[in-house]
This record gives sequence, structure tokens and C-alpha cells, in this order.
Amino acid sequence: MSLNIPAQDVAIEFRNVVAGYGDFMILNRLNMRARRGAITLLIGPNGAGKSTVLKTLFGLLRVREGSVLLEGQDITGAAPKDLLVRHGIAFVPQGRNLFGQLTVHQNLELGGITLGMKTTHERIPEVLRRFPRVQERLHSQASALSGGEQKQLEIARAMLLRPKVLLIDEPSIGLSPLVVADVFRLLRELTAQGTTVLMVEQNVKSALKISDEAIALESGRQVLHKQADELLADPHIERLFLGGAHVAAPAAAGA
Ligand SMILES: Nc1ncnc2c1ncn2[C@@H]1O[C@H](COP(=O)(O)OP(=O)(O)OP(=O)(O)O)[C@@H](O)[C@H]1O
Repeated sequence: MSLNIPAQDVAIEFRNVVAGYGDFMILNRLNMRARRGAITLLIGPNGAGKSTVLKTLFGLLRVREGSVLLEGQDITGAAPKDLLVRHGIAFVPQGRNLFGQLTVHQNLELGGITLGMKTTHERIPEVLRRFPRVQERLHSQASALSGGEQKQLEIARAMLLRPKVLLIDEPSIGLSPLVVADVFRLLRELTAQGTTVLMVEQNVKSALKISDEAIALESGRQVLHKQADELLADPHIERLFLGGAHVAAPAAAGA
């Protein structure tokens, strides 16, 4: 089951993608499409291959078969640096990914290293306007920031490159619900400006509330692709993250 996205609105497409670690394949002929300018949430049980989708898209895992397309262009086999610089795909992985000993400003400078210092310095104030908490801590050591501020800094650093697509893996880990709400709000703002977001998040119900669409994976295949609000209203929603999303819901009594 899949939502029908007109070809010109498809930002990301996986066509029959096989990818994995060593001899063990995690994505098993995965077909999926994510809409341009939308937040698409990847859900599914542990080990379904959600993070593997992001890593494959960012060129960290080799595509063994099939192809990956960005706005209709074949990007299969491209290196992470090219995906970032030439194709505008940014990746914010799980956990902490900052240079803790450096200041917030220095982390931003490093994020813009491929742009050159002049452009980076022009863009830093522009990006920081959307991240007031990060701006306040500009000259602090990155490791001194709270978990939420660090995650915001990672997103700010990715936004310096004005990516078309932001891949974000489990942004809520270790953050309080209020801070998570802040991070989610920020992602919403980014899509309002045309960025496409593909997110993996265990906090499924909160994430669905700010997502447009959701794709459920099981054993490296898409088993469902629906509007986020439709899923939220589904009384059997738990099956999506426990597995069994493809099993038809029991018919309501009298239906
Ligand atoms: N570096 C690695 N080397 C070998 N196997 C790996 C590696 N990373 C992940 N795997 C395995 O690949 C499978 C899919 O992992 P992936 O992280 O994509 O799952 P996921 O759907 O994101 O689930 P989770 O919610 O558990 O992170 C898992 O069985 C995992 O053990």
C-alpha cells in the first residue's frame, strides 16, 4: 500500500534497493518514495532497516542492487561528500556528533568547510536566527551545551549547507519532551521553506503529529505508506512499530 505522489513531487525514491552489512542484507528490494517539502517518518519494529535507509541514502552503505534517486536523478553509488555538497543531502545521525572541545561557533565553521569561510560567515547569522538557544551559547564549548541545544546545533550545522533533504535519525534520544517539541517545531519550519525531511524516530506518536506522511518498514521492505494524521487515528497504531503493519485490521463488529 502506497500513497500516490506525482512524479514531480517525489524527492527521494528507492527502487528495488538491496543493501546490508557483509553478507547480511537488511534492505530487501525496498521500494519507497518520499514527498518533496514534506516530513516523512520511517517507522517499524527494531531491526526493520530504518536507520539503514538513511545510511544508504547518504552513501554510507553500498547499494548492492537497485537504484536511489533524488528528484528523479540517479544518485546510486555517490559518495557522502558529493551527496552533501553537490546534491544537497545532509545527515544528522543518532547520538552526539559535535566536536565537544570546540566552541559552538567553531563547530558551525567546520560544518561550512566545503562552502569556504566567506560564505560560511555570511550564513552563520542567518541560520542562527532560527536557533536562538544556540546563538546565546555561540562562544561556549559545545560539550557544555544541554542535550537539546547540542541537537539543535547539529541541525543548525546541517542547515548551513542549505540542504534540499535533511535525514535525521532519532533526534529525540536523551531529550526532555519540551526540548523534543522544540526540535520537531524546527523541522516543521524547515519544510515550510521547502526542505524535505526523512526522519527515523522511536517516539512515534509525537513524531506523527508533526509529520506529513509515514512509511512503515518490515524486514527491509515497505509495508505501508500513509498520511500521518490517518495513522494517528488508527486504533491499531501499535502494530506499526511492533511489526505486523501489513496484516489487515480486524473488521469492526457489524461491518
Ligand atoms: N554496522 C553494522 N554491522 C552489522 N549489522 C548492523 C550494523 N548496523 C546495523 N546492523 C543490523 O542491521 C539491522 C537493521 O538495523 P537498523 O539500524 O537499520 O534498524 P532500525 O529499523 O533502524 O531499528 P532500530 O530501531 O533497532 O535502530 C539490525 O539487525 C542491525 O543489527
